[in-house]
Amino acid sequence: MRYPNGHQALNDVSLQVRPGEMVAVLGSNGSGKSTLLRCITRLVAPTSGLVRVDGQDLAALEGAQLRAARRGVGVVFQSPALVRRRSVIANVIAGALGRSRGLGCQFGRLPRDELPFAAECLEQVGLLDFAHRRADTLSGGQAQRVAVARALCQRPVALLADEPVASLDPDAAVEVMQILRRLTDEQQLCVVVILHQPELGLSYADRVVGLRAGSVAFDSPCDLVDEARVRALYRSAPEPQGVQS
Ligand SMILES: Nc1ncnc2c1ncn2[C@@H]1O[C@H](COP(=O)(O)OP(=O)(O)OP(=O)(O)O)[C@@H](O)[C@H]1O
Repeated sequence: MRYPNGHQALNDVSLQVRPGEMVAVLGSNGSGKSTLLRCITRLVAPTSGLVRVDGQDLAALEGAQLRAARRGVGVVFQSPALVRRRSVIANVIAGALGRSRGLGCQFGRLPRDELPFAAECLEQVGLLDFAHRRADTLSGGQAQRVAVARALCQRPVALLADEPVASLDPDAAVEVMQILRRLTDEQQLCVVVILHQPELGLSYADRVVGLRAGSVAFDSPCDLVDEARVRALYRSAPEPQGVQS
């Protein structure tokens, strides 16, 4: 991925995430983590390469075809970005809007036939009892769980999370990571989570991918991860040599 100003943010990055697998992406500020996520979700168009989701190359699609394919990828950002004055359940149903074609939906009305599924998604994150609360009455951790439910309401095959726990206290962060882990296992989702806390990645993910200056420094199952290599991601010194990932 080369940005229009000429900056090459990703170089020769290749990774594969299988259904039921959670991959944590680690790397220092500016190493390219968010760019990778933006490429996978096609928020930016990669300048070369493939982004294959469920067999379809998102990098090659445009317009309506791209919008349809993108529905397969749910995204959670650091900020839950809920509509504060709306109910929790209304925020979750918003995740289903891409599937709904009615004229009303195009003008912001929510698809009521998605209500039962939205309630199921809310149950998945343990917040069904909060369905009718206004979104702005939630704690940061609860709001982030609602953002996960909204992404699930899209019925994605893959879930991408860009620093989903960066603004949360340690307990709330663990809760969100546990939910992501359970969804990975129970719904066989492909999950990619960008983290600034290596220990959370190592505790909950199956694999850790370390990015350094836009390239993959290592891609290793968590139980084989070399902690020196993880530490080296956050130093300006070159990668340690001769260490197996
Ligand atoms: N729109 C853009 N145009 C040009 N360069 C960009 C753009 N967005 C990001 N970059 C550059 O690409 C590199 C990677 O940025 P990116 O945001 O992907 O890093 P990151 O690993 O997510 O960082 P952080 O941990 O700080 O969020 C950085 O050098 C950044 O300045």
